[in-house]
Amino acid sequence: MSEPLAHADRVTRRFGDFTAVDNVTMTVGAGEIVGLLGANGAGKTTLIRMLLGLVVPTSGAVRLFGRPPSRETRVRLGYVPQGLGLYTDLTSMENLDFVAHAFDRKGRPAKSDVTPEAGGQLVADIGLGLQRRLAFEAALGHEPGLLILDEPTSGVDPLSRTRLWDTIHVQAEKGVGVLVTTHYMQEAQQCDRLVLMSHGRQVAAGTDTDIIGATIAVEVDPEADWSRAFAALDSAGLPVTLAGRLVRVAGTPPDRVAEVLREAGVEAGVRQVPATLEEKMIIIERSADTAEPTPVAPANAASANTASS
Ligand SMILES: Nc1ncnc2c1ncn2[C@@H]1O[C@H](COP(=O)(O)OP(=O)(O)OP(=O)(O)O)[C@@H](O)[C@H]1O
Repeated sequence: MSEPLAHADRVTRRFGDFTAVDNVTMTVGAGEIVGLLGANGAGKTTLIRMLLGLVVPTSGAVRLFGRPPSRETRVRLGYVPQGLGLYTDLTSMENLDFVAHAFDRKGRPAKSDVTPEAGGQLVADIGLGLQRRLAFEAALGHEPGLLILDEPTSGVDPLSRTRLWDTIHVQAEKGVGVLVTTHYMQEAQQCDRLVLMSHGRQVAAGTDTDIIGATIAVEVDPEADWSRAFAALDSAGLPVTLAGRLVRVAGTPPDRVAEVLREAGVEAGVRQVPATLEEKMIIIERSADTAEPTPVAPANAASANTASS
């Protein structure tokens, strides 16, 4: 395998007594889309900031394009932070010009989808969907080899989200490595590989299929009294979710679900189904909440490494 574009090798970052990232190893290779998942505060942004060289690891090492992060390696990066990094009191066009000059390019990107629509408008006056597209264009103008996107589609409508993901796929097909954080499972499933973080630790890695493995869920018959079923399973402390009227319980044997329903006087059939990625994440989060730190295999290991099955 060729040298990864980005490599975090057992990186830890502490802020005072608090460990924001704990012994995480991960890589991003050319042409692959790696998704970084985890609840708020899991340590995703801190890991990204270490990869970018903006935060120095307390221990461990980061390499970008095979070298420690530096001005030279950062020039080959495109970064869209959560806050987008745009100048809201400049117009869209001025933002692209500014970035083009910062990267020592003569002009702004040859092709912009945003400027024909909103080139002369202040960024503060355009919608979030357009702002995000503009931030993408600003990050891509210098044709980076590695794209780092921190929740790039947060708060945008489904159409803009699809467009942004089209751009991500086009870049990956051109050989650009992409590291992307997201809270949307549909987006996670578009990644080639996933790294799940919880409380600063890497708790699972692999494809979504690897991570889900043989984990099961139980579906409660939707014809049953779904609100009573949900309440009973929830108060029994089971990892229950509700989608429409469909009550599901992750990672719990059907017999246990049936027993809880019976004890609550709810008459309902149950059936075992494969778990979704979201359900697997719920299980992992619950076990990580109680687990002691455990060493985990690198994110590019052949098979998934999970805290729970
Ligand atoms: N400079 C800092 N000083 C102190 N604590 C920090 C600092 N930066 C981050 N943290 C803490 O580290 C933890 C991880 O934060 P981080 O932003 O990396 O999480 P995240 O997974 O990106 O969350 P989100 O999805 O909300 O962006 C949080 O508890 C945060 O408060």
